[in-house]
Amino acid sequence: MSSLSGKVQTVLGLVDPDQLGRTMTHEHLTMTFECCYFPPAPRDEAVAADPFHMRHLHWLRQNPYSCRQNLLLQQETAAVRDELLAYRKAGGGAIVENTTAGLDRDLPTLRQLAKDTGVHIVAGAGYYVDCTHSEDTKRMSVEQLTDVIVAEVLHGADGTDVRCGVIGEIGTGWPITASETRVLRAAAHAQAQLGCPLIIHPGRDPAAPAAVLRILQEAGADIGKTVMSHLDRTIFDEAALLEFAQMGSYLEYDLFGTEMLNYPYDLKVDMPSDSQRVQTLAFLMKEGYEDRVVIAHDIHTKNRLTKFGGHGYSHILNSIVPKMLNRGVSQQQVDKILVDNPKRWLTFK
Ligand SMILES: CCC(=O)NCCS(=O)(=O)O
Repeated sequence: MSSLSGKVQTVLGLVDPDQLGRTMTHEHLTMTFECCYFPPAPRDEAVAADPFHMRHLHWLRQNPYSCRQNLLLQQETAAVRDELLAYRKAGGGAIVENTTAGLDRDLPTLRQLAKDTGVHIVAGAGYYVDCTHSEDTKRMSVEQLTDVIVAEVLHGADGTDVRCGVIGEIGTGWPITASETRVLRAAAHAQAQLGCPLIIHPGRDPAAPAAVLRILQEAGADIGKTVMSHLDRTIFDEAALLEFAQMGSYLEYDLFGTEMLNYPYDLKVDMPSDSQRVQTLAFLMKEGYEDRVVIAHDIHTKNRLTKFGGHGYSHILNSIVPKMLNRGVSQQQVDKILVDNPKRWLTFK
């Protein structure tokens, strides 16, 4: 048994799991999403170059990835600090900050935000998707990658002494690349050594989440201690969702607040509305998955902060929970989704 066993590791150190309270399991507080810039249509270039005006709010919500300034969340730490204070007032206790290597992870800022706001922040170890892997990362063996991830949890990451408390979000695309496969195997080996939580960003294909879990399973991961993110833009068919759910990971709906007509990374996808997300949660409750569901907003662009007319980190607590209760999800199930499931997942074995 390690010294981490039975504890949750935040950027300020180990805490008792009961201290977390309501927890968003997938957020970003400081990062850049430049890797996923999507050029605007020629007619929109002028708006994209100067987007932060009331008259452009609708365009920005519909085209968040087509504006370079909007992808630089790391420029908004003061606004994020205010939002975390509001999150605490709204009843929030903890946030899992999933920024991994490739997204400009900034652990000293996370530590300062935790000190300033009293929100428990759990940082992520490991690597994002292939296009962000450095040449060095692509050359590393599974064993070398495992050593890096383990060190990020046990000793600190990016040359700091800030320790990560979760592996991920580990990024994968579709199809899964060779480099992503090595990182997945390393994440599985590190998880097996440490008994720690793991979280996955799957590629944009309904087959992607199961394909990732199969790679992890073969490499010895604990699927019951693994969160599959972004299911809201990945699996749409109810039967397919139930088949995936049987594999045993946590099921994460983490794009609450995102409503867009055309999802630029895959135009075949109809991004659900928040009402449809709540319907899916109610469906999973009815099917008996109340111990397996976790939720969040995955804020990763500026426009989703309240400073820019967005919904902020308190949207689920303020608006989605009442809607869940109104749609047949019980208070006990809400508490499982927001408190018990995150706590169980985040506690080291
Ligand atoms: C870094 C944040 C992230 O990966 N968010 C998911 C965006 S999407 O793949 O659902 O479009």
